[in-house]
Amino acid sequence: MFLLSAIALQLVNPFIMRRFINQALEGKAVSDLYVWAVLFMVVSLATQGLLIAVQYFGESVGWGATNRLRITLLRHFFSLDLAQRKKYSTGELIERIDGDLNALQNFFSQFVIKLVGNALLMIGILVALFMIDWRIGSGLTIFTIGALFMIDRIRASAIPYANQARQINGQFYGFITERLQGADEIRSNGASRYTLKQFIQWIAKYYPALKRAEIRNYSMWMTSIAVFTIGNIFSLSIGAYLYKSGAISLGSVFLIVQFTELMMVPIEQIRREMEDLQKADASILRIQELLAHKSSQPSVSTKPFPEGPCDIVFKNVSLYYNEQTPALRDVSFAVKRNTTLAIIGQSGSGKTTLTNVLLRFYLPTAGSICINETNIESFALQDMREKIGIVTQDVHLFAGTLRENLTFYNSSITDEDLIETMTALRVLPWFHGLTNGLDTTIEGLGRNVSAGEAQLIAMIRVFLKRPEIIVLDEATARMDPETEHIVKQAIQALVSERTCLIIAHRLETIQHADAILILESGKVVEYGAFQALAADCSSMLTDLLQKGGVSLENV
Ligand SMILES: Nc1ncnc2c1ncn2[C@@H]1O[C@H](COP(=O)(O)OP(=O)(O)OP(=O)(O)O)[C@@H](O)[C@H]1O
Repeated sequence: MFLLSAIALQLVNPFIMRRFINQALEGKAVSDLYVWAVLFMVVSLATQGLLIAVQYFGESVGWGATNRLRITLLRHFFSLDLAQRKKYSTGELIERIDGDLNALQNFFSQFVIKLVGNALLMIGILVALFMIDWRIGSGLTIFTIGALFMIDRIRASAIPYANQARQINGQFYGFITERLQGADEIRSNGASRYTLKQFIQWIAKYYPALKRAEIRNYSMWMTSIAVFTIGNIFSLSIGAYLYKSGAISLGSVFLIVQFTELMMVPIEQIRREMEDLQKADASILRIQELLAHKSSQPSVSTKPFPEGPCDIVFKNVSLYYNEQTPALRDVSFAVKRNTTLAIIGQSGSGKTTLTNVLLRFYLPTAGSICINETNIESFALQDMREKIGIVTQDVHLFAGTLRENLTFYNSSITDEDLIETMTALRVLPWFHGLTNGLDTTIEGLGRNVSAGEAQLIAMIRVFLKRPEIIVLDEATARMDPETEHIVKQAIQALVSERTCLIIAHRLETIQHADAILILESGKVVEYGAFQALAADCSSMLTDLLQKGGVSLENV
């Protein structure tokens, strides 16, 4: 409605101007001319008002549609397996979830309105020109078709360059995000110069691609200007000719020029819409690609996770991340309810992989994992992850207060719950040392928090869920003696009366474990009760305990 009214008013205004010019030339009274001038201004203002309304509704439709898609995409992304999620860098994901959707939003909000609106405006102008004089009408019709054809040809030649620039843009941002996230490691390992060199190489690749795309864009713009200038020359010449021959009035010449000018708007807008259509097309393809990844988790997983103590049994479990080497080979062991299994092994031996398969971040390539005699693949995933608490070394903290980082914005968890949990975990001495208590500010990515403190926060988070099983990867980072003592106490509280798997990095943790499992290149090389292995002088564990202070990574 608004759109049709705006188009009609845009067509009406040049006629008002023609009347004004003709009456002025006829020497009509100034008061008459005022009426037409005021009418002209009112129509102009009304047109702008209507165009703003059209834009507003278009944007609302666009935002509504793309926001729903943004939510769907993010939800879908969270539902994917770890392996699928790892395929994308943070930068690439931002580009997909936000950048591509911005392109789509533009398309949704503007495309139909602008394309239909401008096509109607174009037809209206041509009809009006035919009404003035058939020669003008047919001349400008041919011109318009030619102009659209030419602009489209140039646009088509610019497409590959635009796509290439966009692709490099995504990769470039992926590179920057990754390097910024790892800035501390880069600096501490003296890799700043190398990273800077890589950055320069990226710029050297990005700049020419962007330049090529921009030159094509610019040539498209230049062509439009040239076409419009030719159009103006054409309409002025033909208008002058018809005026001289007495076929039309001077007002009509003005009308023709006005309409030719007005005609440039739909030609230009249609060109832009075609460009948006092409961008939207590429964005839809990329979004489809993301949505096409499906979680490999079985869809029949609906069994509720068992309440109460849990027994875990791994039976001949193997896992291949890729076809070449298995990360786990034929791993079998059992963890009895309310006992702790310490997992030891060199870096890369498969310790994290073992915990990943227990949490179903990856499904085993062969073998089975059962909890209370039920294959874990039968459990409802959400329920299962609620009941298995995991504390990794890579604790993710968000910018906010300590309270927000502990509760994850769950307002049903009260401060009393938090204090009670911290008391049970015996971490109150650490908590009392914080000047602002639960309101203590945590900086993004936990920049102002030590590794030990981050693990404490992760343990409190996990303990709040009162899980049946705990998976813990002990922190390897050096801690001050006081924090270390608190962390040790917290671990003991966390594991007591629960089934636990601990990737152990301290001898003390091993000594508290009920059973020990030593991994080497994905294979179990020693497994048994702590007491029995410690009493066996030929066991690897005895050797390890005898070496005392030896780092467990070097077992
Ligand atoms: N997502 C992955 N894709 C491919 N290979 C992987 C992946 N994650 C781990 N690996 C490989 O699997 C093997 C076992 O890795 P894993 O992280 O389980 O070892 P780890 O014992 O936990 O090591 P660390 O003590 O250093 O954490 C390694 O060779 C590693 O390179």
